Order: sequence, then C-alpha cells, then structure tokens
Amino acid sequence: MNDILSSKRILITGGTGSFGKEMIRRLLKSDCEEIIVFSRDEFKQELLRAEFSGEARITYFIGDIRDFSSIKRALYGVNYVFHAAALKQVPSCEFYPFEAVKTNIIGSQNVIEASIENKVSRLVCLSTDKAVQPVNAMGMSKALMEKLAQSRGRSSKGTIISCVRYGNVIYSRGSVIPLFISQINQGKPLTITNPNMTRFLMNLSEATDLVIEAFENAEGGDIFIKKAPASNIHNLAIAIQRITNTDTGIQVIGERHSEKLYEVLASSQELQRSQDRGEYLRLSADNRRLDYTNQSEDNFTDNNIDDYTSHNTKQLNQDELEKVLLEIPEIQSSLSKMTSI
Ligand SMILES: O=c1ccn([C@@H]2O[C@H](COP(=O)(O)OP(=O)(O)O[C@H]3O[C@H](CO)[C@H](O)[C@H](O)[C@H]3O)[C@@H](O)[C@H]2O)c(=O)[nH]1
Repeated sequence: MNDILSSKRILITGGTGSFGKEMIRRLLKSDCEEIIVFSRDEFKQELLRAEFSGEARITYFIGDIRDFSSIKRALYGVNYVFHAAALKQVPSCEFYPFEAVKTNIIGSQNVIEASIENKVSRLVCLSTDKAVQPVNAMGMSKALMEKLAQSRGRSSKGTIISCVRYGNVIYSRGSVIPLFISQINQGKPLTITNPNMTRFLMNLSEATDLVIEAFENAEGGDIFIKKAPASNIHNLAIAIQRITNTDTGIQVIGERHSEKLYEVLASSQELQRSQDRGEYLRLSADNRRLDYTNQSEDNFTDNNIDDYTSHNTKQLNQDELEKVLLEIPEIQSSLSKMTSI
C-alpha cells in the first residue's frame, strides 16, 4: 500500500474510534504526508493526541459530518478518505432513528459530495452486514448509505467510491464480549438474548485489512466483504467462561428490539455479480442504465445461489472460538488483570 500513499493526505471520519486508531497505526508505517482525524469529540481527540504524542503527521479537525461546510473544509487538498463516522448501536438507533438518518444517511451524503467536490481520488465507506435485508434502523440507514455510495460511485469518474461490510468486530466498544467480561468481573451471570442467534466474527486487524483491500482494488460502486466464520451466542458465552475459567451462570434474557436471528453479508443477487478474491468477495454495482428496453434477457436471479449468512458460513467450534478470542489484545489484558487479583 505504501506506493499509493506516498506524499498523500488521508482523512478519517470518526477517526478517534477503534478503526481510526488501527488505521492510523498502519498509515504511520507509510510515507504518507498527513493523516487528518475528523471527529466531533474534542476529549477523544485529546486522548488520541496523547496516545500518538509527538507524531507530527497527524492533525486533528473538530467537525461533524452532518454539517456539509465542516466536512467540505476539512477535505480541501485531501487525496483519500476513510468514512467510519456513524451511529452503530442497533438499540439506540431503534429509539432515535432520525439521528441515524442524520448521521448515517445525510452525513454520508455530505462526505460523498464533499469528496467529489474536493477531487478526492478514493473514498471507502464503512458499512455492516446489518445493511443487507435490513430490519432495524441502523441497518436501514447503512443500506441507504451504500445506495448513495453506489449511485455516486457509478457517475463520479474522478472519485472511486466503494463500501466495505463488516461483520461483528470482536471486543468493539459497546458489544457483547466486553459486556460478558464485565459481568464475570461482577460475579453476575452472562446474559444471552437467544442462544441460537449467530453473528459473523472478525477482529479489528481483519476488519482494517478489508478496508485496505477495497481501498487498493475497488472500482466505483463496489462493495467488498471478507469471508468470515460465525458463532452462535450460546457457544460464544461458553467460550468466554472457559478462557476466563469462571462459571457465573448463563441467563437467557430474550431478543432486543429488531435483532436478526442471523446476519447476511451478501445476498444471492449480489453474489451473482461477485468476484471471488480468495479471502474477500467483491460485489460489483449493478451498472445497467435506467433503460430496461435494451437489456439482455439473462437478467434473472439464480435460484441455485443462497444468501451468504452467519447461519450457513463456517461455524467456529469451541477450540477455534477460544483461539480466536485469546488473540484479542483487550481479552489478553482482561485475563491478566483477573489472574493478578
Ligand atoms: O447482553 C447481551 C447483548 C447482546 N447479545 C447478543 O450478542 C450478539 C452480538 O450483540 P452486539 O450488541 O455485540 O452486536 P450486534 O450484533 O447487535 O451489533 C454489532 O455489530 C454490528 C455489525 O454487524 C455493528 O458493528 C454494531 O455497531 C454492533 O453493535 C447478538 O446476537 C445479541 O443478541 C447477548 O446475547 N447478550
């Protein structure tokens, strides 16, 4: 990646989050000229400044993607953009769906238009499996972000706009695994919603690799996904108990608002237009024109292709789950704190 980054200016929206930090670490290994962290929260920027103290290539920009003028100003002279700013929590977006509209849809449209106006050459937008056949406000808003990116990705020749879809990132802020660890620390039972619910699992490094894969290889309107294994929540809870050598019990609490039993990383229709790239799949935009009189007659959904779901992908067994979990730095540090008590 170093060649295309040399002497370039890169902006990360939502740059203080876990993806932002990991991407900054990767970018600092290149000869890029500047990394701009664009986000709303001055305190989180202060913490990041302390974490990367003395790193002259990082600059900090307070702004909000909901405000077109602030993102437009920040993007002046920028070459590449990673768009990670979003409202990501399913339950809170259910209760405040218009906030998801404002950030994930209108904010993303601002990032896309400001990138095109500033002649940014590549823009990668971070999406989620919840955007496929969405049932909750978070997924619906991300689905529309993808549509906006694909629509402008088709027409904006100077800016390559692509998306990536994450599965669940292990130990991401506010997610179930840190919750389980905190419940264990308090001697409480692990609360599981529906034992049979499955989720695709990936770690932060894999999620960042996926963004880089799209950044380097996407054509306008592409969506990249990473082939990922999955687990059901019951097995995940058992694996957490086993690696922590604890048994505070398990309490089934039932599903939260608008949760899916399983997630879909790619629909059968998308898979029909996909390119297998080994670890990754590239889902091309449907680039037909808005004129169906001249299209070929083979535009049918292939009945033999299933959606790619967290139910039909590879399921991690207990040993594999424990191995995957033990590789996560935050879990390692939680375990060492537990043993030192
Ligand atoms: O107390 C709990 C809380 C959650 N779960 C279950 O654990 C799984 C994962 O839940 P998380 O809250 O960790 O994650 P979500 O699947 O709801 O969504 C997460 O993954 C998304 C990607 O698909 C986005 O990254 C989003 O920001 C993030 O919240 C779900 O099946 C959920 O029902 C429990 O069993 N018990």
